[in-house]
Amino acid sequence: MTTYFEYPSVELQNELSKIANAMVAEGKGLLAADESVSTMGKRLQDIGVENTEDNRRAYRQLLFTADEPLNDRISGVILFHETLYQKTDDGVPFVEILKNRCIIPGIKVDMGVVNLFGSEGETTTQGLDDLAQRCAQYKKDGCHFAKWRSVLKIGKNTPSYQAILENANVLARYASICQANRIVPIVEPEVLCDGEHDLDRCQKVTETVLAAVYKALNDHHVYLEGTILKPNMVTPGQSASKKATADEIAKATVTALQRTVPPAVPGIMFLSGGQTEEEASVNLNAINKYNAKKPWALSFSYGRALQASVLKAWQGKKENVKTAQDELLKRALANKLSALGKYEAGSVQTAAGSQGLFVKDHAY
Ligand SMILES: O=C(COP(=O)(O)O)[C@@H](O)[C@H](O)[C@H](O)COP(=O)(O)O
Repeated sequence: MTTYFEYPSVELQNELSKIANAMVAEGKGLLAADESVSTMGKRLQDIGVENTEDNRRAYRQLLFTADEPLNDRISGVILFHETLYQKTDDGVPFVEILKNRCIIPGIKVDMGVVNLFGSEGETTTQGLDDLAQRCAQYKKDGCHFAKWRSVLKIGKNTPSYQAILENANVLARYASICQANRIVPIVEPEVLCDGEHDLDRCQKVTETVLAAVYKALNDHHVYLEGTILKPNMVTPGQSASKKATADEIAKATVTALQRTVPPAVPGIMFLSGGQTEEEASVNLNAINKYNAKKPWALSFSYGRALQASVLKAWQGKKENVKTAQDELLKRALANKLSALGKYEAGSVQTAAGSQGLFVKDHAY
């Protein structure tokens, strides 16, 4: 095993860590608005809106032009390729709107999952082939961070060694390619919440997966100070007979992270993974309040848990845009407070606050 390698130049290190730290600025988190065309189609179908390019554009315009308090609650937005090149009704590129609000544009760069040969329905994530060229172009076009999601499933025999190793390695290759192109990688190994497993099993799987991810990142000489981790919270499976309290989730989550994530990582920004909007806020708050060593910022990078109420209020109608934007601002405020450990459960009421957002066997 060779131990000779080069660190990135000081200039590159500074650029990457500056971006990563801005993403986890105190009391701010990410809006994950990177739904691909088909996922967005499902969201729009739920509110009876046709999945056309212009409807997707109108919806993203609604999100990005919400009133001024958004700037203080959201540090960055994860975009989908199509959205990056879309414009407002007045012809202003979305990326300009975000930049002018000091909200950092980011981009989803993975190309979805495929089955692993011989596995029990496990997957790896594709998209490495032309990733360097795409990252170089995205950087020119205004994106400063990227997202890549790997998916791990808890079952009797899963996640397997094959899936853990493969996904850790693919995440590390992705992260190194992003950094070579001056883009901060969000490393997202999502342990799905499908299943009957208990809190303890989820904690053990999460620890094992994260340990493999950080070994692979080290093997690929990834500069940790210029990365963000986007993990699942440690929760019992959606079909578990015993539910867990927010305090139990906080303890299990922080313990798993303490055991596996180096302090060099500036921030951990959780996915919501099917939790209700309110659960995602309450659990993040409990994580931040949990009294233990926590050397990283702990914040949010929510998709469904920031958008369910917005979609419900919007219904595709122009006259509902303002109300829908207010829903986004309220949910972003709740999560801002949670990132600071100051959220009072139930103090923010939104249109779909307690609506279940879990999608069983969701095909990513
Ligand atoms: O990582 C994410 C977290 O979403 P979540 O909070 O779990 O709803 C999102 O960015 C999702 O990746 C995105 O909404 C899903 O889009 P697809 O990749 O499924 O199209």
